[in-house]
Amino acid sequence: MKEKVDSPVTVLEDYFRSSDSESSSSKDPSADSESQDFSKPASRWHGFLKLLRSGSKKQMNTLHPISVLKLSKRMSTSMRETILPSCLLDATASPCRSPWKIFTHHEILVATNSFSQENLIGKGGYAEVYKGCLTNDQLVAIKRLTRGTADEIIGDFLSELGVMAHVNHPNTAKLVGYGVDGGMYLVLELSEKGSLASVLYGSKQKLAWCIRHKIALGIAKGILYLHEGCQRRIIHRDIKAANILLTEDFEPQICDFGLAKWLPENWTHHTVSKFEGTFGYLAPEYLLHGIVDEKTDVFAFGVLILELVSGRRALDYSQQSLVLWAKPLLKKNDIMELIDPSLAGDFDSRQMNLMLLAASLCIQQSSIRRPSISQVVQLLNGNLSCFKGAKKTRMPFFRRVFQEELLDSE
Ligand SMILES: Nc1ncnc2c1ncn2[C@@H]1O[C@H](COP(=O)(O)OP(=O)(O)OP(=O)(O)O)[C@@H](O)[C@H]1O
Repeated sequence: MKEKVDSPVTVLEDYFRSSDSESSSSKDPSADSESQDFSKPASRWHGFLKLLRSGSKKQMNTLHPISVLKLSKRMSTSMRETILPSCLLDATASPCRSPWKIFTHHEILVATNSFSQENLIGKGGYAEVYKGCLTNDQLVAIKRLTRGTADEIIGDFLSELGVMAHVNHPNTAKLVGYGVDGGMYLVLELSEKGSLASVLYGSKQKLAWCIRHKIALGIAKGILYLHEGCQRRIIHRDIKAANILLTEDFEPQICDFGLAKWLPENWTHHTVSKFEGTFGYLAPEYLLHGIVDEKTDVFAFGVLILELVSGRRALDYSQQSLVLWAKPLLKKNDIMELIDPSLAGDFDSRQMNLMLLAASLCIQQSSIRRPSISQVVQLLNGNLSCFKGAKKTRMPFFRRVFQEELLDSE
């Protein structure tokens, strides 16, 4: 077990601890004239912010590879590879432009109409999200980090930026740019439909079954990419309906990487001492012992499937847990009781069986018994070959679906 995680924040902390003396002895007079606490030299992120900000001071549209090179030269190879997104590292090799725009405070204010209340589209525990319109008419979502001291906000910002700049998949949210003046801002492509939570619970128009199935499969593919497909092993740690954005054609995109952790290849898991996440989605081993690994996300994904099937919240207004409500029904094979009545029986029963099978495997108490997300993707696609062992289970629902599926495939 390891206590210290290989994350953008800890890596940067180490880096700036060693370079703090240097930055405070050569005090930048312009830093004090910047807005509020974010630019104070005392901040342990001062050097890094100076570097990020220098791009905008030189009126560059994007983070210039030379700035990245200046930073990366002072890092060890492992630090450099951990903190810097691969595209920036590539940018240091060839002088191409990085794809993110650096926004000035003025540009952020203009885009959001000075953070007007009518542009407020989301509020979480860490941030407020505003709709914005850029000068080229592109619609964006501007996430303004708000929780904690200036130092904590900058740490959270760098951590999320580090992960967002690293991921690139149709089922993950898209970063347009960022701003570090007058606050910490992440600028994302706007999802006009909003989050899955708002569509599932806040809209009168009910989601058709085929869309629910498409959303489940898309989220599973997005998690598969984070766990196995991108350069580093990323555990999202906060998979939930409010953190799934929907594109115009209901393609789901995983967002909010504020709690995401990077796990080195050779670690079985990571242990956290600070409890973060969302009740209703938390795996038992995380809740009890702070253990984080891929199965943390698999459990939360199981809860999401139950939400899509039942139309019920992970934790309802009386704090009743969806998992605790659904488990006995799955055990009794009482499937009709689980299904959202608003579907009025209009669903593909094979897909329904597969979704419920996936949910019941993902929400198992024991993390070892939960499938990997790649197995879940196979299952949702109707391929049960990797689950042969599970047919011996005592759960009648499992047995019935396995028998039906095996007969089908034979
Ligand atoms: N790109 C986007 N397009 C549209 N809406 C968005 C976008 N990004 C975020 N939102 C909305 O803002 C809400 C809050 O965003 P986000 O989850 O990133 O904030 P947070 O403070 O980190 O949340 P949490 O408390 O869950 O950690 C989302 O649930 C969603 O409704």
